[in-house]
Amino acid sequence: MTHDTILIVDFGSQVTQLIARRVREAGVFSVVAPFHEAEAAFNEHRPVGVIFSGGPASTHTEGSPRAPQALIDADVPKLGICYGQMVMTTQMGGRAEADDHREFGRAEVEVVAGSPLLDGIWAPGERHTVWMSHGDRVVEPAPGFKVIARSPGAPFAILANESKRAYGLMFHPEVVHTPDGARLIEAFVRRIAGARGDWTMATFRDEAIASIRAQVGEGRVICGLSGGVDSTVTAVLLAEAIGDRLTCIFVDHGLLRQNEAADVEAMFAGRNDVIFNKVDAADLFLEALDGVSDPEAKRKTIGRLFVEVFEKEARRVNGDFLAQGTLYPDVIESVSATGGPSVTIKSHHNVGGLPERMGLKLVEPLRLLFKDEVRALGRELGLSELLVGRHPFPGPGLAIRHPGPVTREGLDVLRKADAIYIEEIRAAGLYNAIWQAFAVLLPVQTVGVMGDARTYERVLALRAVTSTDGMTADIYPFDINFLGRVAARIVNEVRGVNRVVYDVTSKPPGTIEWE
Ligand SMILES: Nc1ncnc2c1ncn2[C@@H]1O[C@H](COP(=O)(O)OP(=O)(O)OP(=O)(O)O)[C@@H](O)[C@H]1O
Ligand SMILES: O=c1[nH]c(=O)c2[nH+]cn([C@@H]3O[C@H](COP(=O)(O)O)[C@@H](O)[C@H]3O)c2[nH]1
Ligand SMILES: NC(=O)CC[C@H](N)C(=O)O
Ligand SMILES: [Mg+2]
Repeated sequence: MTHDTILIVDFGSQVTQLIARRVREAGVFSVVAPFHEAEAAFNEHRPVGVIFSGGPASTHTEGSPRAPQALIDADVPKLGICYGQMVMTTQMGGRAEADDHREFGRAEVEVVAGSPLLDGIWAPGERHTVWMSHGDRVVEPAPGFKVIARSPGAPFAILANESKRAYGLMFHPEVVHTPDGARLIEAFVRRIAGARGDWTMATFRDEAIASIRAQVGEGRVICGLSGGVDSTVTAVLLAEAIGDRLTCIFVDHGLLRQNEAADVEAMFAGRNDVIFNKVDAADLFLEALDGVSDPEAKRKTIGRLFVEVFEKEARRVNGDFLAQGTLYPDVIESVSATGGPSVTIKSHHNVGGLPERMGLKLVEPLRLLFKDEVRALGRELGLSELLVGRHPFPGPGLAIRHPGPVTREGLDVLRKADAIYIEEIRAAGLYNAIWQAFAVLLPVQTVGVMGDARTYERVLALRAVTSTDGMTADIYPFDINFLGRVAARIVNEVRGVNRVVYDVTSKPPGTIEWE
């Protein structure tokens, strides 16, 4: 099936894939290509519009990335975002520079002229909230461009050349913190570029199944199945595509939550479309993690052992592919998604944590999706709301919620405390309002008094966040009485903890997990 396509040229922004998902939300298919492969992608896909992403570089620095000149010259609608605006400006004859008026976070733009891009969204004279993240700015627009909006830090917050259907935005319309951003992107792809809205989750499902069949051929696939949303959706999709040539492997690495192994087993006992195998590998993982405290070292150890287990299972069933429920945020935080120049935040076990040499070929049908899109796909595949709504749980499990070297005793304490916390969240009817909630056992002891006796025990931190895609997150604003109740239960019922604290850090600057 051919779709009207939008090409997104990636200059290494952390949020490039958010542009892709906004385009998908507008019902339009998109392709992301790193800037150095953009010309080939342009020739292959014949897009009806091109979007240039932001990025960490500065156009005035020598050797900084440029768009292929053929794309700049092509008679196709263009939208440049932040670095993308500055690249377009520079390559079309204007100039951008570093400036003292840096803007990070919320800013206000004032619309000073009308434009087909803004019709029905923003009118001249209005002021609107946007999200900025720049240290450089356009100082001289390219010939033929006029100013549509300005902000205190960016006199050229929106530039337009209507006859060329070319637009440059200093702010980021793709993030949720620009409230009208999704509508601006929709206006660009549908109205300016004229793309048909023919992309839906149902078409994604059919195309994903077709591409799995094309990739795997007559081969056999091992699927790492955690019982989480991503791998369950992956497994069901694969089962539809290749039937009994799929074997699912659930690894009990000793870092799971209370009752998790039994629950996951029970969940799959009732399905006859997937072959389910559980591997007990707690000793293997816990011995390898003995004494390891560096977060990246933990992640890499766990990623390597997962693959060892998968390779062994693959030999058993004669498989040559490994399927994982890898999502876009796992990819972007580990390495740049498309070979572009973004930076590593942490090595997700299933991406940056993979060993360099691996005998199995990866099948990752969800690699470019965000969690809420995967949930929509799960519903499309008929999965229950209970499963689709589960909080994410990271592959490295409790190891990254236990700063310092993990110990079996520490894991037991953490399991008990976490179970109480989640039980209270469910009882209060808050589970679905929260993106993810969990406990973290700190390697810190503090003094307490219990039953008139002195205690010197561990501190437990509680975390709960709201988010839509895991890329940014806010703290969940619990009622203080709720937190007090949970803390009292944990200190009373879990031996080894005498103090409970609540983590009030958003992402950024924090991350959701502590390691
Ligand atoms: N215990 C496990 N056994 C087998 N595979 C696992 C396990 N934990 C994680 N994986 C693999 O790593 C991938 C990434 O883990 P991740 O936690 O991001 O996804 P998930 O567990 O499927 O979903 P969720 O994010 O909702 O927890 C999984 O999709 C799965 O392929
Ligand atoms: O499968 C996974 N393997 C990992 O190595 C990993 N690290 C973080 N996460 C989950 O990703 C989301 C974003 O987490 P951070 O803000 O901590 O990066 C949150 O939902 C985290 O739980 C992981 N999931
Ligand atoms: N978000 C961006 O694209 C940033 C562009 C450029 N690196 C700057 O700091 O101005
Ligand atoms: Mg998981």
